Amino acid sequence: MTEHLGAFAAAPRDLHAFIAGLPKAELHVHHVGSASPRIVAELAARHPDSKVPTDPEALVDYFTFTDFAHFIEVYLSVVDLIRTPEDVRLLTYEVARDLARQQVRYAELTITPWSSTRRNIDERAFMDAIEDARKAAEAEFGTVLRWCFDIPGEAGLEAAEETTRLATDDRLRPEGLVSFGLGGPEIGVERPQFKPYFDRAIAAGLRSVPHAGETTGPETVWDALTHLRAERIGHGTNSFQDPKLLAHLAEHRIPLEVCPTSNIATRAVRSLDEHPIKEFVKAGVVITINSDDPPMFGTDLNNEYAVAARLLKLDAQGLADLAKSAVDASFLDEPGKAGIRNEIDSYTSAWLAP
Ligand SMILES: Nc1ncnc2c1ncn2[C@@H]1O[C@H](CCC(=O)c2cccc(C(=O)O)c2)[C@@H](O)[C@H]1O
Ligand SMILES: [Zn+2]
Repeated sequence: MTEHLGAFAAAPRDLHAFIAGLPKAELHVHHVGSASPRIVAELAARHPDSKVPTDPEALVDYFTFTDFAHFIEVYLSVVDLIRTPEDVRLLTYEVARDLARQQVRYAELTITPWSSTRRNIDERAFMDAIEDARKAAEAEFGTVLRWCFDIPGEAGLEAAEETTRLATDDRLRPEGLVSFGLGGPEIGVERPQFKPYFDRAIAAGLRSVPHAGETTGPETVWDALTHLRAERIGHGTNSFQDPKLLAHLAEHRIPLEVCPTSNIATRAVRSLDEHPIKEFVKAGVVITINSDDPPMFGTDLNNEYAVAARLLKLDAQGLADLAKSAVDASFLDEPGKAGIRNEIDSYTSAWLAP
C-alpha cells in the first residue's frame, strides 16, 4: 500500500464511486452496534419501556457521545432492546443486508452472546437465530458472515466463563464461529486475567482477536499479544506511543483493525487529522479498515475507506490494496480469500482501464 502514498490522482467524487463498488471484507464490526436507525427505532417501538428514541432522526442526538463510558451506556440501552430470538434473527439478517449493499463480500461480526443469554434468551435459540440469518444472508445477498464471540470484559470472569462455554461446547458452538474477542472498557479491566479463557478458546480452534489499546496505552496491546496470543488487534490505536511495539507488530505481521471514525465518536482520538493511522503505515504495520458500530458513529465501511483515502492519500489502486489487506488478514479459507482478491483485481483493472 505504501507505494501509493502521495498518488492521490482521482477526483474525490470518482474515488467515492470506486469505493462504493469495490468488493470488501469487514473484520471489526459489532452485531448490536450495526443495528440501523430503522431497526433500532422498530425495536424501540416494540418495547415502549425503553428510553431509546423511536424516531430515527432523534437517534442522531442519542448517538452523540461525551466519552467512551457514555458510548457503552447508550450501547447497552440498545442491547436491552434485543429480547427474543426473532429480534436476534432480524437484527443479524438486516446487518447482512446493509453490508451487502456496500459490496461487503465477507464480514466477521463480533457478537456478545452473554448479553443475550443473561437477558433470558435461550442459548440454543440464540445460536439457531444467528445461524439461520447467516445462511439466509449468504444465499440471498452472497455475503459470507462469520462470528467472533467476545467477552464483555467489564462484566467480569463470570461473563468470561459463560462466553467461553458458549464458544467451545460442541453441542452449542455455531458453525460460523471463527474467533474469540474481548471488548468493552479497558480501564481497570486487565487483559491477563482472561488468559485461561483465551487458552481454552484457542485450544478449541478459535482465533484470538481482543480489543486493546483503544482507550488505554500500548501496555494493553503488549498484554493482548503476550497473554491472550492475539493474532489481530481490535483498534490498537495507542500503539503509536511505543516504537518497539510498532516494530513488533510490523515484524510479526499482526494486523491492526483500525476504525477511524469510531475513535473520534468515542473521543478516544481528538480528530481524524490526529489519528495515528499514518504512523502505523510508516512503521510498516499491516492495517485493515473497519467500521466498528457504524450507525452509532454515523458512518459505514465505505465512508471509512474514504477517510483512509484522505488520511493516507490513496488512489484507487491504494484502496484496492487496502481492501486486499483485509481479505489477507481475515479468517476466511484460502479459496474464499482467492475469490475476493480476484474480484477486487478485476474490478480495479476495469475501473483503471482507459
Ligand atoms: N468500540 C468498542 N470498543 C469496545 N467494545 C465495544 C465497542 N463497540 C461495541 N463494543 C461492545 O461493547 C460490549 C460491552 C458490554 C459490556 O461491557 C457490558 C458490561 C456489563 C453488562 C453488560 C450487559 O450486556 O448486560 C455488558 C463489548 O462486549 C463489545 O462487543
Ligand atoms: Zn470494537
